[in-house]
Amino acid sequence: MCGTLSYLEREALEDYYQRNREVIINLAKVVSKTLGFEENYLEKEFELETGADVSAMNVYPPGFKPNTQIGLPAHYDPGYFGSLIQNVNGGLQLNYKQKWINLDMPSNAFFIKIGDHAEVLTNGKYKSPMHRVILNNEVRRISVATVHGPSLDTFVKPGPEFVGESHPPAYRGMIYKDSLEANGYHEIDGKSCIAQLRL
Ligand SMILES: O=C(O)CCC(=O)C(=O)O
Ligand SMILES: [Fe+2]
Repeated sequence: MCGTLSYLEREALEDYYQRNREVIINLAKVVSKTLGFEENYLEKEFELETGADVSAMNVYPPGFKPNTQIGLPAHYDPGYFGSLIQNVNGGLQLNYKQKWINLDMPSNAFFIKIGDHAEVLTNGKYKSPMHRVILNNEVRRISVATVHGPSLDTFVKPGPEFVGESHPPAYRGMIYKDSLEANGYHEIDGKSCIAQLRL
């Protein structure tokens, strides 16, 4: 959507992105520890000091036939984490064991999921979920979705700690920027980053 933002809207968004990033970096520390590493593991692996975050504001019209109309086709997101806020509950679906599951999230909540490049680094231990949006609301839905990415120059490959005789590398390594480029900087074309990186 193209449009101009008022001063207050710009301030609110700036504030949101600043706090969003704090939460994401703190989560990266917690996840590093959960994986059994020191807390800066993900920050170092993904060179997050110069991490490349990209945000999209999505506006979906009301749905006329609930659960049937697609607002955003099935895709995976690049990056290590993805975060999302929305003004109205309903619409985002995650694919789990070949079934679409509705994300039930109040409009004041903040949703974070795993991205393709965390799947690559952990050699598939963590999975980037396929997701889509259906038009499921009587009112217009607005979401702010942010892809939190490594530095554009970071070479992301399965970490040696996740590779072994019983776990051969399941993904090939690629510079983050190249993996975005290989995908035409577009995640929604059925040929997501992750499909191209799988061996
Ligand atoms: O609007 C949503 O709930 C999700 C948007 C999304 O998946 C994306 O922008 O990549
Ligand atoms: Fe997405």
